[in-house]
Amino acid sequence: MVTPPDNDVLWARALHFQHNGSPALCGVSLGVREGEIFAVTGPRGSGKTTLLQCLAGLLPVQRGEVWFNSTPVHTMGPITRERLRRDRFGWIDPAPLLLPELNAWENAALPLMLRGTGRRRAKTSALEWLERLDVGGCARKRPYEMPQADRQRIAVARALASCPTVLFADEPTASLHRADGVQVLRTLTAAARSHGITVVLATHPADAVAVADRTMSLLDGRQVSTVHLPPVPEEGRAPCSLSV
Ligand SMILES: Nc1ncnc2c1ncn2[C@@H]1O[C@H](COP(=O)(O)OP(=O)(O)OP(=O)(O)O)[C@@H](O)[C@H]1O
Repeated sequence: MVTPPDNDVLWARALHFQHNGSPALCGVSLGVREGEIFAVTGPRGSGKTTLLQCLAGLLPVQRGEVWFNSTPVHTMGPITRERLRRDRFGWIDPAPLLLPELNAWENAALPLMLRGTGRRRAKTSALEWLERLDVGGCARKRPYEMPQADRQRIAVARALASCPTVLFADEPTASLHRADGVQVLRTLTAAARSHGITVVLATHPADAVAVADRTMSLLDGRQVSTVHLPPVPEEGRAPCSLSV
């Protein structure tokens, strides 16, 4: 077995995945470096979600390898993968999946509490992240009382509050209007950069150009090219009015 390079926080080799016999990934390989924002683009059905789910341990790898920090994920059982996801990974869905029984800060604090952080500390951290994402005023509101854009900001705060090593964001702006989407994406990536969080982001090519360090494109489950973007000057990257 070949071991991954030391500076790759995530590394996958020859990944194959089929949903009920229909191929979704056909031999995808990649390496994501620590602190990098790595974008995966491709048309609908190209395999972006399946790739992120395999990398995050949500789907068991059927063929190929996934390594996280030199630890093989592809050989882990479901309980070990679940622990890895809880302790080291964050996840953002295309639409905000919040627990309707909990208010905004409780939703944002949940991953921290699942990791064993005390309620008071988890609440403080959650409230800080809600402020950074401009939804501090919604802290005591239930999801149904908030517009979609604010709910998605809560979901982003929830993913960032536990400072994951890797944040997987699956088309996090898909359910938002363009202006809201741009703001949420910029805030997310600026916060990840300032906290050294590695991001694997499924998104549109235009957003990838705006925020990512590298982009990989998929078509019908196959890697079609890897685009190395030129360095973006600091003042040109992800302008963000928030103190993230
Ligand atoms: N649960 C499932 N059962 C059966 N087929 C699935 C399932 N999930 C995905 N697929 C199929 O696998 C392929 C890859 O889907 P995937 O959702 O990974 O692509 P995607 O690029 O994320 O698409 P989208 O942008 O629409 O979310 C598609 O052909 C899709 O129809």
